[in-house]
Amino acid sequence: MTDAPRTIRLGTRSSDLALTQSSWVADLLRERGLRVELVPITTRGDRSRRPLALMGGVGVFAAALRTALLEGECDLAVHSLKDLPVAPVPGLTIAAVPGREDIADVLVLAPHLASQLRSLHSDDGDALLSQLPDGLRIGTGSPRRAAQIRALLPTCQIADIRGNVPTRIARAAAGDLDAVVLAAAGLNRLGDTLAELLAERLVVPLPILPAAAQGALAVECRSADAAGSGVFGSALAEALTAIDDAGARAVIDAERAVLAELEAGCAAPVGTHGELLASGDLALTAAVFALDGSETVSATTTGHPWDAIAIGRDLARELLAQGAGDIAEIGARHTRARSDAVPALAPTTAGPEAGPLAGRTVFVPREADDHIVAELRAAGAAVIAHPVTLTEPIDVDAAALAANLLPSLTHLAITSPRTITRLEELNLLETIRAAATPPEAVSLASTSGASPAAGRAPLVIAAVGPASAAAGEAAGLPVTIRGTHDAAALAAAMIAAAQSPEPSEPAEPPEASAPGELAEPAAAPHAWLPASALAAPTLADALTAAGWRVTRTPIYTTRTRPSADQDVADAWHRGLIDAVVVTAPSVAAALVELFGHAGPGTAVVAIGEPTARAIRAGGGLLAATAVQPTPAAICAAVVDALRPDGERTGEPAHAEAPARTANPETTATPPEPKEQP
Ligand SMILES: NCc1[nH]cc(CCC(=O)O)c1CC(=O)O
Repeated sequence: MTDAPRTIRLGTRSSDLALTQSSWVADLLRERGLRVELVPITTRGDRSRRPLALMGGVGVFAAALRTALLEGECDLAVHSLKDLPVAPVPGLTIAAVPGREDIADVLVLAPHLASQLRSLHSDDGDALLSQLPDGLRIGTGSPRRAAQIRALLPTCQIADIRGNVPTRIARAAAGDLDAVVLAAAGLNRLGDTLAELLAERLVVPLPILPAAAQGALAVECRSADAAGSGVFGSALAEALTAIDDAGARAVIDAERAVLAELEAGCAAPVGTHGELLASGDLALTAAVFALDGSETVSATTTGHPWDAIAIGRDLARELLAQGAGDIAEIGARHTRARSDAVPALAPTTAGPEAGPLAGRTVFVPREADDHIVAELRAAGAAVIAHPVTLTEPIDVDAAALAANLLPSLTHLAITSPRTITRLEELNLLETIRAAATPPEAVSLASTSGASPAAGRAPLVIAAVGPASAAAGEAAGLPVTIRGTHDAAALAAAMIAAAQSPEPSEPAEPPEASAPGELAEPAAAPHAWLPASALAAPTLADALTAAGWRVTRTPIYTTRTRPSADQDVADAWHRGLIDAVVVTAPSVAAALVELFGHAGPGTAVVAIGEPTARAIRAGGGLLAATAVQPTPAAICAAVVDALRPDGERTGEPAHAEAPARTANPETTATPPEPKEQP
């Protein structure tokens, strides 16, 4: 306690509202004895020359702050809770929800209308609204507000407006819009700074259902700090607990559970309003609106605040049972401006309009003419194809290999197409072809000093998967053992084939259920594994365990490219990428090296367990794993990973992750247990 306590860095964006909210929370914490400084978080998005429309809208800046927290650029972030996706972010905790502001939406009338209504000398909002002239032009970018206002003022026209609070207020002006809709909370928080803008205008409360968590702030930090086990010890955790309003949090948990269960994002036409009654009960109302204002499905319930999340979830189910899903697209929350950003990044993208990945941006760290890229595009995704690794040859003494190793070999395993190109470069293919060719087919086999077929069985060629097999066959090698991508299964097939009674006829793939009689005990088979220096030891270990001799020869390796493509880096940091396909363990490392960890808006999909393990070991979060490296299985894993239920919470922390069985070829990685925000 002799050292001065470490200063807590509260990361903030620089908009008026963000600064005001951040300063307010900083002051609350300072009152509890903490040293807090505001740290501006400049996202690449803020610095970008690209137009705002390309930046992905709501969620991008929350994602930037969350990335800054995860990367240790700051220790706290204050979000408008209504803008925060309901999915939890592993590693981060919403540690406090301080007292909630006004939850209402208001209409800010332009000066020309304001003077007209002021003359009515009424304080009654409903009465004022009933006096509004027909055909008003009202600005809002929120489908929830638009739908309810259309129902309330059927003759109005809605203009889609964006921008920060002062910008939007200024749009309510003669010659532009008659009124704009805003959250009372934003106006109240900005207070005096809006005095001039509001002086001539009139603020009228609207009788519409607010957004979940409207008027509330979320103070987010790394989970270790929330638990008191981070660098700040218990001081920060205790202060955050002290500024948390448990009642407000229960109400907001219920409201956000409605969104989670509806699989609705913050832009969906869904309103909710919860409150704690004098009885101590939590009352919750929620509704889903048709965008044109023609239909509403709504329901109300009460329960104990302890059951906040269940109350919200049950109410959402009630709405769904009443047909909420038929009047609005509540499950579609990623259809924001993201796809606009893609043509600039991937000019070759021409995916179909429809498909399970329509509107999604998927980053595949491969060349654009790759099979995986083609499959994802066929499913409607905009694909950013850009390799992050490069392979480098490793020099080996090919002549020595041909003379000393090849004659003793019984098997060669091809574990990637790259192995074949490398063997070609090393001028070893011809010798291998000769050794693999059955004696009767050999016309003259002793061209390179090796004596391939003299009294011996031909070299058996095994390939780990179809791409390796195809590469081997294209190079003229008779591939007789074909794996299904799985190194352990390939080892089993090689062992089974070697034990079969007719080892000299390897033209048929081994049949697992036909052990046959054992051949005469012969010298142990000797397999050569010329492969990547980074290849997993699975195949070698399995063969060695079966008593085989195994020679591993690294003939190439993979390393991270020296620099990242700036456009891809921008898209990554702005959260414009919905999913990234991690094709190999080396790619997992390269992505982190070049771009940092994926933000919360980017689902990380692994191909194969070794890659999945590499991602986890590197501290990354995994959304799904494609068990098979086939384009179809990878595409299915991406679809699975982007399914809204993979992101939603609304489940109590102890609940089992829902089993996802959409595709037998993929395994969804269960989300880590997290506190409900
Ligand atoms: N979507 C923007 C946004 N996010 C938070 C607020 C301020 C009000 C609040 O905290 O709910 C606003 C402005 C608005 O909706 O008018």
